[in-house]
Amino acid sequence: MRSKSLEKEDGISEASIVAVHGGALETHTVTGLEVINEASITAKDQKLTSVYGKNEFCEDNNQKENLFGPWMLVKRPNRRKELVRNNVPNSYGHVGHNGFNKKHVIPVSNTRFAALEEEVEERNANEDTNNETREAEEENKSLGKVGQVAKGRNVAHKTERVRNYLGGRNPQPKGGKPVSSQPINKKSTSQSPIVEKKSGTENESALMAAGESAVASTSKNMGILNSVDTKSQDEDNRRRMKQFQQVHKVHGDNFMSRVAMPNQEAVDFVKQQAEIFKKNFAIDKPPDSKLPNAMEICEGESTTFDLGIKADGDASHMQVFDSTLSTGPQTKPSNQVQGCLNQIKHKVSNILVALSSANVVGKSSIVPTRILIHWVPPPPADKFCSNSKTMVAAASSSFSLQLFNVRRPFHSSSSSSPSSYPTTLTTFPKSTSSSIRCSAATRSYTITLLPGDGIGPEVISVAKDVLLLAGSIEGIKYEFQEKLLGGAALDATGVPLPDETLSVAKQSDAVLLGAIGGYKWDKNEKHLKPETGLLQLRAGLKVFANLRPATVFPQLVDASTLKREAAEGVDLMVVRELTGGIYFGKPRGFGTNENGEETGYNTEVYAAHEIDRIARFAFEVARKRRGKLCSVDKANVLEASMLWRKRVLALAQEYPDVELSHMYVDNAAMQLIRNPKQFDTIVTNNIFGDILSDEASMITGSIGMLPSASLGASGPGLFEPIHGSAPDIAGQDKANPFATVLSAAMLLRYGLGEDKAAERIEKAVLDTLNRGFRTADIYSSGTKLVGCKQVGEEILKSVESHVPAGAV
Ligand SMILES: NC(=O)c1ccc[n+]([C@@H]2O[C@H](COP(=O)([O-])OP(=O)(O)OC[C@H]3O[C@@H](n4cnc5c(N)ncnc54)[C@H](O)[C@@H]3O)[C@@H](O)[C@H]2O)c1
Ligand SMILES: CC(C)[C@H](C(=O)O)[C@@H](O)C(=O)O
Repeated sequence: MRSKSLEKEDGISEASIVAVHGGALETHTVTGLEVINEASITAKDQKLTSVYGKNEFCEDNNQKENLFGPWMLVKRPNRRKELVRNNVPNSYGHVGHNGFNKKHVIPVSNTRFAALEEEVEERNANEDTNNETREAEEENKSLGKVGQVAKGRNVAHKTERVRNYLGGRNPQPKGGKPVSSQPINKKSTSQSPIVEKKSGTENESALMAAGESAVASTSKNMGILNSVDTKSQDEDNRRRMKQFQQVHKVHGDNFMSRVAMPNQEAVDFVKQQAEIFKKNFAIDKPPDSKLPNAMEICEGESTTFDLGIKADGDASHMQVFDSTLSTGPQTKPSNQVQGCLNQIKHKVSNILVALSSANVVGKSSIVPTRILIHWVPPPPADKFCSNSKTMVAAASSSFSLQLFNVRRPFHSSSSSSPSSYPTTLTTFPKSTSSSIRCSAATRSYTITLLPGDGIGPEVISVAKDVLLLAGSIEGIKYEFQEKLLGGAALDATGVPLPDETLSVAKQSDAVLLGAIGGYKWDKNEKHLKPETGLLQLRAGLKVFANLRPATVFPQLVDASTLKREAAEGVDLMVVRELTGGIYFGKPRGFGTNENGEETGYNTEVYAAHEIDRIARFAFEVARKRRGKLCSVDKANVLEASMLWRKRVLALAQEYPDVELSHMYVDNAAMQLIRNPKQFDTIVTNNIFGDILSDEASMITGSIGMLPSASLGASGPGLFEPIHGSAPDIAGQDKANPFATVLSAAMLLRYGLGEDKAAERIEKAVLDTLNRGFRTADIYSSGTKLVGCKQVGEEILKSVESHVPAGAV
């Protein structure tokens, strides 16, 4: 619960701060750890021992202030002993504010439990002693004998041990300020030697003292992890403290004094964000349709976003405008951070939809909302436990999120300037606050993103968000590298495939491409066409096998141009040869014939090994599908096709379990429309595959539904929708992003072997379709017509909502 004093502290006097805990947001746990709720933890039969001292656990939830420290040992009958992590620190850097609402549970062995219990006992004893020391100090002070220990114990020694235990920080008595680690006979004006050394002004000193307090608090929270190697932990804490103070000093924001320990990743991220913000947004810029919001970035490990929320009085038209979360050219938060931000964004959307349906948001209003994100650094995993599950848990970090309703941008140059936002919302009906946890990624991949031209960037933006979210849930970390290809590259560099793009793509784990091409470059010479860049990329990556699945989703049967009975149940795979044939054959070019007439010519040529490798690939694919392979050629006319058929036939000996058939391409084109269900796997050359897959796409409802994966013998795969840059609809938010999102799923499945994340995305696509969301190309009556962005939003919601298996 936030109080008025916070309003003052935040310097946002006009804000009505309404964040409390509970409410519409829920803790989102992506660590895969069990989250237990309050009811289960407060059951009478439990024995709970606070790590941080006696009497700090309280079964009565109303006495939350008695709770302290995020880690507790929990012993319950018939269950493994557990180490329970309480929720993240609140915005004051304190812990336990959330009570026992949300916890993460780490099972611990009996031995570990016993060891921890011992540590707890020791800590309690130390804390007792420490309290006694303070009492003695107080007593002595009042007697005018500062520094003398009244009770004659080896207090200094014990205090030092506790101090070490808390990672070099001073023990912090519950609800009080940290006790100085200075010799108690030395008079001090400050609680912290570091503050004393660094502080310049009184104000700064106060800020740093507060910072010290926050850090001490955080150290204490992590104290259980610090006991193993106090020396290195001390150093680590000194480094962090210094970092904290630097950030703190630079910005002098007392807001910062209340946040937890900074983390380099978070610091870098917010600094980057601040730069982008400064560059792209005038702080006082009045809201307009494109940039309705201002945002504030606190440089440090706490980040604040001001979102402009435009509501049309109808939940379905609610939009969250957030410049922060969009992917500007320089916006490169770490992928983990980005993944969390995406989650936050969607949580926020949910709240707003809830508010809207509660009729709180008036018609056509823009409600600026402040989002405060605390990034809580992970505890040092190596100090913790060695089994991998626990490591993941220990390495998990947290975001806490709080929503504030504000009346004006936070950093307007004049704090007394009138609000530039029309605000219809003064109080939220329900409190809204939450924390979002993201697991520290366990697997990390480098992905080259090539948005390209036309609708390419629109669909890639959606797919990237989906990848991030599914990845963050499944413990996958990405490093995205966005590069130029096609027309965009031509404009910027004069070539359609810059060397840098190819070299970065080659070095990455997978490449995700939007689309290239457009009217602007149509008349360019061959080597300066966007399409040439794409072909060079495919050749450069040696991705000879192009998988193009055409599946009619039950939800889209009515969007198919074929009759229901023809379209329903179609599920075929085109395996297209991608780096040979007429696309690359030589000779090629323009010339003049014997009559002096202009000619253009190409060569359809395949070497035996090129046919063999794609045929093998296709046999393997067919084997994993329904065991039927149809080889499509033009062997009645073309020599290249004659060789094709011969080689495929020869290879069939190796695959007796696969039923092989051959079909001329003209017939295949017709059969695809007549009875597509006869096909399981089709293997064909480059040009026939291009044409047939476009044709097959219409059976599924739209070319906007077909993904593809291009794979080579080694190296990264290339994943792209089969559609082009659709210049006719580019920039209008009309593009269907499903094909690209499904390409991202193929990237995970075939490129990275991340089946779980892939499945999550595939199910999310189906779920989104089930919920009726359609772009114009697949719209049919009774469904909801939305744009590219909203489809993306809906897919994200589905990704997040853990669509259960078999639900779609
Ligand atoms: N892989 C690629 O990058 C690729 C593939 C095909 C075409 N192209 C290039 O794209 C440009 C346009 O080619 P085109 O018009 O022949 O083919 P196209 O696939 O771009 O468009 C064909 C039609 O389908 C629609 N369409 C395509 N994708 C859509 C989507 N995701 N959502 C909704 N509708 C969609 C378009 O609006 C258009 O009406 C050309 O320069 C071409 O060379 C690139
Ligand atoms: C744009 C063009 C080079 C490309 C192709 O012909 O392969 C496209 O049609 C595709 O299917 O990806």
